[in-house]
Amino acid sequence: MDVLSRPVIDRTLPLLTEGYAWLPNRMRDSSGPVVRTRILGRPALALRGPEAVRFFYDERNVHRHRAIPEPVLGTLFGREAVHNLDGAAHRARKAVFLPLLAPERVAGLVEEVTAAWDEAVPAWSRRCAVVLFDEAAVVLTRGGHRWAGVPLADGDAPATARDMIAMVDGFASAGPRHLRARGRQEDRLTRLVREVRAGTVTAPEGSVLARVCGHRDADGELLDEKTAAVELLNVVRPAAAVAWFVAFLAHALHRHPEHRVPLGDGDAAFATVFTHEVRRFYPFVPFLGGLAARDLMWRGEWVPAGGLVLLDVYGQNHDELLWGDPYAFRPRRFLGRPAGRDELIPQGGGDPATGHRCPGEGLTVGVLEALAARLARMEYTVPEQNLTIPLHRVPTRPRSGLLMADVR
Ligand code: HEM
Repeated sequence: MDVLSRPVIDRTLPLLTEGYAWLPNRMRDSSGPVVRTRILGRPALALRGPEAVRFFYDERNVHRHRAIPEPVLGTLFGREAVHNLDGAAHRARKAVFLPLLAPERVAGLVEEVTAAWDEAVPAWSRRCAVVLFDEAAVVLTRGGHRWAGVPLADGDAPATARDMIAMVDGFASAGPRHLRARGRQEDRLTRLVREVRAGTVTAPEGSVLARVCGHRDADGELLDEKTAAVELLNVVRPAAAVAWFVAFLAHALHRHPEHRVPLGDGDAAFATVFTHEVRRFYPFVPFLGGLAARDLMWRGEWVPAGGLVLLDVYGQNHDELLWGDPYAFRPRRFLGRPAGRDELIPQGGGDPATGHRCPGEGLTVGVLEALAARLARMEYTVPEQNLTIPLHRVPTRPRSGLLMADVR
């Protein structure tokens, strides 16, 4: 019998109904931090823990090409995206991003996003109430575009933000709304790439736009217009997606108001650990997937070449062995005990320079630190609303989107 059709029961349905809890539930029933299962018609091996991270990010073990299911590739990343490449092709494409998203670029994005935030707040205070998630998406879309050098008329920011959010929101359940959003944004950015190359639009020197338009891939050729547009989108879309964490910041401040004081006082070390705890505690990426490059054995469990290998991101960020009392929100757990590279993995593990780990992690942390301080200083009330965060929905967020009233 073909190994890919061995009779292990397919678990795609429980995955869809249990969401973030699916792998942690299976891990609880297993003897070690490893589970053999079957999803999407393939055998799968799910792992977690720092050693598992190193195993997962070793290209001799796990490949990405053709690993991401079509609905996710089609709506979230784009078929031509860096996420879907391996080996030399991946390293050449990743070279576009690394200098653009490096530590010295963080301040520039923080400046643009906080400026967009400060411009937006007076309008929030003129309304009875605002949904923070929606407003943060507009702020991050404006700030992200300005920083990347991608033109965006002020009046177009709300509709563009809705498209950015729809692409991320549809990653597990792509439908026409999500596909139309991607189509619109890819068309807009494809036209922009054409205009920059034709010299009718000027890309600011050193900007993300200039670099992506001028980048040559492993074959020495310029990226075709569509691929360049997809990679531009792979910067401005995740910048908008930081809105999920902004809603979680406000949720954490509402549940634990004692953290307002150090944040509002500008305690930089506390802002960093608060941000880490928000990214650890709240659910965003459930797991990451790749394909076994050869027959693989991990902790006594086996998966054949071509089977799925899943890294249990949410489970690892809530692993009792790593964090102790993992379901308690305690930012100070990171004070004096910085998180190891392969321990805290809300944006992937390993080395972003050589593997697929998110190259935007430093930017995300920088923006969240700055916005956490602004939220802590802002005056607002949190009216009666549904603040539950359903774990079966991927990606999830507080049901109300975090309604804030009387903003000052
Ligand atoms: C909400 C905040 C963010 C989250 C949760 C997030 C999460 C992730 C994850 C899980 C990956 C894949 C890791 C892997 O496959 O091993 C990734 C990759 C990536 N992220 Fe982020 N990210 C965020 C923000 C950003 C930002 C702000 C940028 C850029 C401005 C960015 C750019 C990228 C790129 C280009 C990749 C592809 C890397 C590759 O395949 O080599 N991300 N991100």
